[in-house]
Amino acid sequence: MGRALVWDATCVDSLAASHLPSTSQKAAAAAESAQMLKRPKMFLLRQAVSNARQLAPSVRAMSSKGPLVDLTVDNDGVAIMTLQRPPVNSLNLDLLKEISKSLDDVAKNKSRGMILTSSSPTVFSAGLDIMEMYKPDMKRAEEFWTTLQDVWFKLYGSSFATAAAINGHAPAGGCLLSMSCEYRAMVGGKFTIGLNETALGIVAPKWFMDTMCRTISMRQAELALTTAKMFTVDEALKCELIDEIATDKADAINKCKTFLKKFEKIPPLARAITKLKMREEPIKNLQTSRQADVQEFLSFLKNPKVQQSLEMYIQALKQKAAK
Ligand SMILES: CCCCCCCC/C=C\CC(=O)SCCNC(=O)CCNC(=O)[C@H](O)C(C)(C)COP(=O)(O)OP(=O)(O)OC[C@H]1O[C@@H](n2cnc3c(N)ncnc32)[C@H](O)[C@@H]1OP(=O)(O)O
Repeated sequence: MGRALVWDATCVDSLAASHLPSTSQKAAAAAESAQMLKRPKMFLLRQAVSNARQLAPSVRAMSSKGPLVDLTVDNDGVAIMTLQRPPVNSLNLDLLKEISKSLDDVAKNKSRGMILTSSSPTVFSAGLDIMEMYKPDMKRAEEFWTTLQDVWFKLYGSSFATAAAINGHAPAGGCLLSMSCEYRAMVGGKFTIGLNETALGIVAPKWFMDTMCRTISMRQAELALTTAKMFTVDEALKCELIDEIATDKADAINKCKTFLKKFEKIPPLARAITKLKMREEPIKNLQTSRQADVQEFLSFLKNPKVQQSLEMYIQALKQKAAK
């Protein structure tokens, strides 16, 4: 390999009016002054090259497979976050912590956008892990709820664009995760999606409700929340709970990518500020009531009637699974 003989050259007009006062006093003064002027530019150039080198390993590090969440960046610069907690991606404390950390990684690495999906062929996420709420250790329950709030703040209020490729059932907390994204493509079939909390004898928190009211109409949301409606894929499309029906997971991911491509020509800062302003109200509401929300969750868990409902629900799930 050869080396460039001339890699940077500057020709100075030593007779230029701006240089005359110094060149008349000292030989090569014009060249010296031009060199001084170039130093900051070269420094910035070197910084940019070094920054680019530093970014490359961290982008690679994102590809490393975490046990419960897999985060990879594809060739288009889109981050794909895959939930992989068998059998049904129920959101326990560990999974929530990993989602939270992965959302930080996506934000840091300035990806073009993020697609949330699942490694299960039939379940996007079964929602909150009921075992975190049934006869819980209160200290853990507090951390569990705080982490869920964190995940919602980071996902609903992300400055990067988000889309959900819903490749299976998405009840309760699973529905919340997908509604917190900006776009939803759901695989057609026998899958269902919705906030079914009342069926379990529990009440979805206000911020779950707010998220739904900002996805489908207020009227549809009230009906759905009070009746614990689980929407079929066709019903979900009709009321705009999802944006598109996909043939399979790959198609759902492609549809999400097409959505993210819409932002290619939109200046990212303008897009992000617009999104955050649109979502400001529910975010501020939870920020101001965050502690009260945690306390409400904890006292709800201490209610014997709630524990009884959860026990019956767990039994019903186990019986269904055993069939
Ligand atoms: C601040 C104010 C107060 C706040 C109040 C609290 C508000 C709580 C808010 C949100 C609540 C939730 O998110 S609760 C969770 C609701 N989720 C559900 O109701 C879904 C239940 N699951 C299903 O319907 C089905 O499992 C499925 C459709 C998602 C998948 O069906 P499939 O046939 O594929 O799988 P199985 O049913 O056989 O299940 C396999 C296995 O997983 C266990 N399971 C299922 N869901 C959960 C869950 N959510 N948590 C824990 N475990 C779950 C199921 O029991 C089976 O276990 P076994 O194999 O051991 O029998």
